[in-house]
Amino acid sequence: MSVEVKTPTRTQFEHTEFHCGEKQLRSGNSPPLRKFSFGDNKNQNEGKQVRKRRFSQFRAETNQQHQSFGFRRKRLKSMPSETIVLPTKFLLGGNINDPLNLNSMNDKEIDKVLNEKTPVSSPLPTPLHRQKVEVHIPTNITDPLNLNLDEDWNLTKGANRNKKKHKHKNKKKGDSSQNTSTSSVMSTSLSKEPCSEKRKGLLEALRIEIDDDDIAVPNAPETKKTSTTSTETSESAKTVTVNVPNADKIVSPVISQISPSNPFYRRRRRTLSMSDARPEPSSLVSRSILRTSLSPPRYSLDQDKVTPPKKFKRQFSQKPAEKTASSSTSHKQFSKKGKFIYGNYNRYYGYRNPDTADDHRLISFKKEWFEGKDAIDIGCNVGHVTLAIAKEMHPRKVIGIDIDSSLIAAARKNVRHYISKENTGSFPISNTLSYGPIAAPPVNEANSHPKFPHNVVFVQGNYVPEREELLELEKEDYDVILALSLTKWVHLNFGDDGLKRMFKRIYRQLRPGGRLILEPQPWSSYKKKKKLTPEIFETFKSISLKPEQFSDYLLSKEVGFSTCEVVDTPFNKSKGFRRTIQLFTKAETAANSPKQDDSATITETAASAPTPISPEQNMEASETCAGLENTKPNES
Ligand SMILES: C[S@@+](CC[C@H](N)C(=O)[O-])C[C@H]1O[C@@H](n2cnc3c(N)ncnc32)[C@H](O)[C@@H]1O
Repeated sequence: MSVEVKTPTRTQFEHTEFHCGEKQLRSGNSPPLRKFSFGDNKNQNEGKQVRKRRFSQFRAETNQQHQSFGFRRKRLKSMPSETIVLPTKFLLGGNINDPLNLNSMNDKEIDKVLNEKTPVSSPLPTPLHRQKVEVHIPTNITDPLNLNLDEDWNLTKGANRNKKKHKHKNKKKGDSSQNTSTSSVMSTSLSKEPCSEKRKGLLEALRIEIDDDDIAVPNAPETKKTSTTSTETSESAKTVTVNVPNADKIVSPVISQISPSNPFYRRRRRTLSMSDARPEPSSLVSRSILRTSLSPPRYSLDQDKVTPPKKFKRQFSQKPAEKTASSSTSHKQFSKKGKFIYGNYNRYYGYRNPDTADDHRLISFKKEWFEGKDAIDIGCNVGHVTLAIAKEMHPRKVIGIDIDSSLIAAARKNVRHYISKENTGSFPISNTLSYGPIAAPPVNEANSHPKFPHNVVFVQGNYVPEREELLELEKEDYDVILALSLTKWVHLNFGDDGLKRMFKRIYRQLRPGGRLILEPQPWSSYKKKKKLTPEIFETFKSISLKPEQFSDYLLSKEVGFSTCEVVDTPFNKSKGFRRTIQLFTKAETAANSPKQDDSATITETAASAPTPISPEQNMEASETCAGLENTKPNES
């Protein structure tokens, strides 16, 4: 093999020609060549090793000035310079001049002949669906990523808005310009608008996103046609047709892209366009973050220390229609939505007793009130107090009842945790960690004195009877009834009547000598919750039986308790939770029918109550019970 090279200007080659045996590649105006063979070194560095230089055919053909040929390849010592075997067989109809048969693409006929038979080694035939290749031409060839779109959009949308109606009126059949709405026509010519206009333009573009007119695009075939970009060339100006919503997808990723065909979302978008009109992208982002932060916290079981955020209250008060009187199903739904209109906070103990599992109210309770007795804890929430009583006070049975089913579910889980704790000796802790707490066994009715945790059960229900007549059905089932931080919620939701029915039910469910442990919230704390919902506000306004009157009412003929005493005002870190606990006692000989004679009952009470008090003391106690407004309330 020999190589002909024009004598280079000193160290550079101007032109090179390869003699590849069969064909000589040479540019038309090549200068005279000087021929020499490998082994000759006319270039430079005489006496040094012979070097082979290689140039691409392309470069040789374009007669390019190769100035950077400083690199050199090492000669392969073992390679003989004279024998290079060239390929003779080519696939796909190629030959030595056109190994890949690219020329066949120029001529259909040749292509047909050459590719009549698919060679075994050829790639699989192109699948039918892939044979048509859609070429998307960028809207603006000088700005394919639409970075300068503010200027364009501003122009386009500004013009479109004014022209739109006019265009529709003049719509003619067969007019090609009508294949696209005016809003989708955009001039490619970049305007030289002042910088302040840029922002305006971007805002305008964003407005398109939430505008109904633009969403109502799906006039199927025509829109489809515009969805792939097409170019229309006219004599005077070049216009590019763009489907607007598609373009918006790129512009404002913050706004979710919702199917325009769904009327619900169309409505939603309309709302957006009214309220969030022309937001800046940055404000959109922050707003979306805000929305995320407003979403309710995840449900937690027990020891969470987070106060329910106040912003929820505002959310809740937006949907008063959901509240219905006393159907437990509807209550269930209400609380499910995370609304705390019943004081059904799922993190109640987290903020009532932060940093501690101790509830100081328990210290005020006497073991003898519960030991071997049947008790019910109304509004038990997730069951902390109920479980503590069940464990520490050794009742025969204690029932926790709450209107909120999710709280009851949590309370039940808490029982299991107690069981797990109890059984850590017999079961490895890893069992609980891996599989959760073991299931709570049912309360064994046959066993008259089951031990904790078999003595506690949780049920979901609204304790407030729907009607007065239902009270007749009540039986004396309990020795102790707890109503802790409950009265306000019953009062605000069911009014004076509901609260009175609850008091009467409590009395009727107590056995003679039975006790009501009451922790009412003072009136001032009602005021903080009065606007939780419009219904609550209405009920609040109608309340005439104030908390300081509860004891009088409970001791009155209408209910029938014989005694009332202030037990304690347990300490709490938060002053608002320092509430007075009262103890009401049902006379030993009392029947469920209302009292007939006050004085007789007082005497009976004085004789038979576990902590006997004289009629005078009883009156004192009543007065003390009544003077509750002095305590400073808070929270729930
Ligand atoms: C503020 S929390 C008090 C929790 C618990 N008694 C304590 O003091 O630790 C009030 C509880 O009463 C429940 N509740 C409100 N109205 C109720 C009703 N009508 N029947 C049963 N539970 C009710 C709520 O779901 C909530 O768990």
